[in-house]
Amino acid sequence: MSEEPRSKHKKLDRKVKFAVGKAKVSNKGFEGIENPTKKKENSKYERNFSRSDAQVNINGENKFSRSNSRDTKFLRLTTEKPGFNSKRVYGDRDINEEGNRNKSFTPRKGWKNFDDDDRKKLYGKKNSEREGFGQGGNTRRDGNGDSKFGGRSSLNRVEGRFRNEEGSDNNRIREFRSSRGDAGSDNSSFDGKRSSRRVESKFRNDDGNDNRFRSREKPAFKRVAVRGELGGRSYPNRVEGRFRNEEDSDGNNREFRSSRGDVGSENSSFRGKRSSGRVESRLRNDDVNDNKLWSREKPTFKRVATRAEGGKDGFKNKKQVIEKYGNKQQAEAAESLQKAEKRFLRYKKDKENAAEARVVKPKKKKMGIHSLDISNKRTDDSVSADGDTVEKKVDAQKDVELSQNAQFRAIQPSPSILKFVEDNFLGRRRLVEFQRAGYNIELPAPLDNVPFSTSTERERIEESAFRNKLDFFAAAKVSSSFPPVDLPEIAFAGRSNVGKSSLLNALTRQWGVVRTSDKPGHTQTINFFNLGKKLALVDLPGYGFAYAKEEVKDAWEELVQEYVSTRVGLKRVCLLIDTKWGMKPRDHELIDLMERSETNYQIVLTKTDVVFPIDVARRAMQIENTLKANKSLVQPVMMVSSQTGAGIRCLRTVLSKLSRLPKL
Ligand SMILES: Nc1nc2c(ncn2[C@@H]2O[C@H](COP(=O)(O)OP(=O)(O)OP(=O)(O)O)[C@@H](O)[C@H]2O)c(=O)[nH]1
Ligand SMILES: [Mg+2]
Repeated sequence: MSEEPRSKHKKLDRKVKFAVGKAKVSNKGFEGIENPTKKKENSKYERNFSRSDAQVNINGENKFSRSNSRDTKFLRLTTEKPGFNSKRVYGDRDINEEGNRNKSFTPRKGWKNFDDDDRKKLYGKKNSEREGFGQGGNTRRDGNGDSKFGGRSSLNRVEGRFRNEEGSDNNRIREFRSSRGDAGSDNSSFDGKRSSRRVESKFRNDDGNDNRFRSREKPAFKRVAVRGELGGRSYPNRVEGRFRNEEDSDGNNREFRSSRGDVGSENSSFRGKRSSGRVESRLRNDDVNDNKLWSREKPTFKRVATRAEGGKDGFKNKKQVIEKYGNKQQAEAAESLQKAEKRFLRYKKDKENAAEARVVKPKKKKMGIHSLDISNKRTDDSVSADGDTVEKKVDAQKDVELSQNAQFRAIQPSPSILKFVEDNFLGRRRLVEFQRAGYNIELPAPLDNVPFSTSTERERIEESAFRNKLDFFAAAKVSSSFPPVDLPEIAFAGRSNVGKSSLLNALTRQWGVVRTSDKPGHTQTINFFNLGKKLALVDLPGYGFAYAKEEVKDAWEELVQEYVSTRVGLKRVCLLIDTKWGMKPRDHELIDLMERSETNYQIVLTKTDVVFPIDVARRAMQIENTLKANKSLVQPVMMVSSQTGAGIRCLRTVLSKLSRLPKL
């Protein structure tokens, strides 16, 4: 490494690199340039990027030339050869003796300046003398025609020109550089191209003399085709398409390179190709002179057959598939059939295996005793220790459940209970039974009526207390907000969703006064209702399972317990039990509390309509047996259904005895 500072070296390098001439370097370092030459004026770089200068050199190095002279554009066109890599320069248009342009478009090797004399030959005038011209290259050029393409924009450029020549409307020259998403011409040609490198499209249509259309995009304006134009695929290299109309016929002489999936022309030619390298297809159809169709593929092009074409089946081309299957649909159908057959075989095999597995019992783990193990364990060789214990646990649980059910079924209800159940049509019954018994099944809770009543309406409630209007007068969340004791109170307690609120409505036949819900935990406060001046009915929040937080549920339970154990005016607590489920530990807790506080309570079985009549009787018998030693329990166990109205009248009769006696 040298001792020179690094920065100095850098400076030196730059100087030597960019100075034109011979660098003078001595031991001291850089000392200047010998015979410095002047920078060439009008260098190649400058010339090629000159916007005003349309000159292009012979070697076709004018790739980036952006001349603003529209005349030169028409006459000299740089484009790519079909081979894509080399450049080709088209020469001037031939001018015939009459001063008109020839139809043909001859590429020339040489280059000729198109000067004012040529213009005069072509148009009869110099540019400066012509109307609408010579006002600067980048001005809007839409002043002349009917269609306007909106001049230029910097990035995506749309340029259109209509030029009337020789007084004829049809003879016009167009240059259209289309931006993304627009269609190139009126001829319904899909001219969109898409390429990661470069997009180029040309349209040339010589009708007679000079109806031409060319579209060209330079690298600066990468045109990306919309999906609708080219099937929305991108290709790593490039897609190129050309329409070229020569001769007199429309839509002939076409060259079209399309990407996969698009339709080439009105001639319904479809030559989509797919390749990782490049996509190329051409259709050329000259009606008059030469009707040629050719396609060319580069060696890199490797076409992969699609599934439907039989690529997976090993067919080399579509022809082979069609030979075998007739057509594409048949090929697809055959493939799917094959798949279905395979699936079916697999399914059959699985089924057989499953059947075998069922027959052959799983091998049981054998446990041996270690020779040094002195513990006095008994091991069962046939059953694993873990599995054994689990199985035994499950069995034990089942035994308990079974025994509970068996015990329940073994209950023999007393004749009085059975008679009560039968007389009140308790339990699940068919409507026809109610009809036969003389009840009007069109009424809600039909059993809460007098049988064989001649009135179309319901008979009035026998107990006067329950004929009063049910009025809500207080709700308490805490014990301090309990209303003063004024009337004898009957409270309805029980688990959530057991049917407390429904029973209040059913007893008073005032459906809708107390709100009910099928969602457990609906009633959340102690609600006080009075029935005239005779009785107060209290709806308590349920305990046990409810859609509420644990702490909230605990608070309700505490409130209920406080009310039940401390309320002075409380004459009776109707403890509601779901007939289907029977008594639960929480119910026993409350019973114990009421026993301790000497609160009178009566068991009321609810929802009797969901179980068989015999089970209603069994449940009543079971509860009577369980609680027969309890002192505060009021007999008998009541059985009701708010839905059918069964047992409601009896309950009314029982409860009405608690109402305040009329003052003498
Ligand atoms: N089949 C049938 N369903 C009933 C009966 N009584 C009440 N239900 C239904 O049981 C559900 C609960 O009724 P509620 O009266 O709201 O029960 P609750 O005890 O007040 O419930 P909480 O207020 O949450 O404690 C409702 O969907 C009622 O329709 C009955 O006798 N038979
Ligand atoms: Mg309720």
